[in-house]
Amino acid sequence: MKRIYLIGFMGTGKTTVGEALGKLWSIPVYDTDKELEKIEGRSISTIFSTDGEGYFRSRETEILKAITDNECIITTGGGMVLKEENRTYMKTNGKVVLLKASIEEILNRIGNDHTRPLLEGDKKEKVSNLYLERLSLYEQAAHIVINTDGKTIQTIINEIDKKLGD
Ligand SMILES: Nc1ncnc2c1ncn2[C@@H]1O[C@H](COP(=O)(O)OP(=O)(O)OP(=O)(O)O)[C@@H](O)[C@H]1O
Ligand SMILES: O=C(O)C1=C[C@@H](O)[C@@H](O)[C@H](O)C1
Ligand SMILES: [Mg+2]
Repeated sequence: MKRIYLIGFMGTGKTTVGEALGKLWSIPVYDTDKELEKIEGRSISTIFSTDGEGYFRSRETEILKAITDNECIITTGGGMVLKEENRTYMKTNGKVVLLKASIEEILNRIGNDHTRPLLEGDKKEKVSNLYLERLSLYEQAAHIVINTDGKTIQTIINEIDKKLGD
């Protein structure tokens, strides 16, 4: 079985790295945010503003559990680790890879992107607070940690391939 869950804060590159890894290994890639948007027929921002974060979180868990391919990459939303249920599920059903980046690097990457409802307003303050709140949850959930600051996508997928490819 080769089911890989990519976790990490918003902007650490889960979606981008997952796509590249899927090509390298020729296996399917599922992004929980994109799957949810497809099923709901509306954006994450609209789901948050219309039905609230609680609704989003319960749908997110359903999506996580609905992806059952033995060989695939699952790139998760930045808040997937918030629920203990999700952390345990990922750790027992695959290998969990944490992508890390510094707050400064995250702000550089997503500073001008307005598709993340939890970062509306003062982005620097929001990122810093959420990052500190969540750090230990990411660490708890992961089997493997990859630091991504200053690294290209190619370097990052090579590192993951060295650790998990066979
Ligand atoms: N290693 C990297 N170096 C430079 N830019 C990067 C790197 N990884 C990702 N990016 C850029 O950062 C932005 C965010 O990446 P991406 O959407 O993959 O993050 P994410 O972890 O999936 O975020 P979210 O949790 O919000 O879904 C994109 O513009 C992407 O091109
Ligand atoms: O970190 C988070 O809580 C989120 C990250 C995004 O991937 C989306 O799942 C949504 O914007 C929430
Ligand atoms: Mg993503």
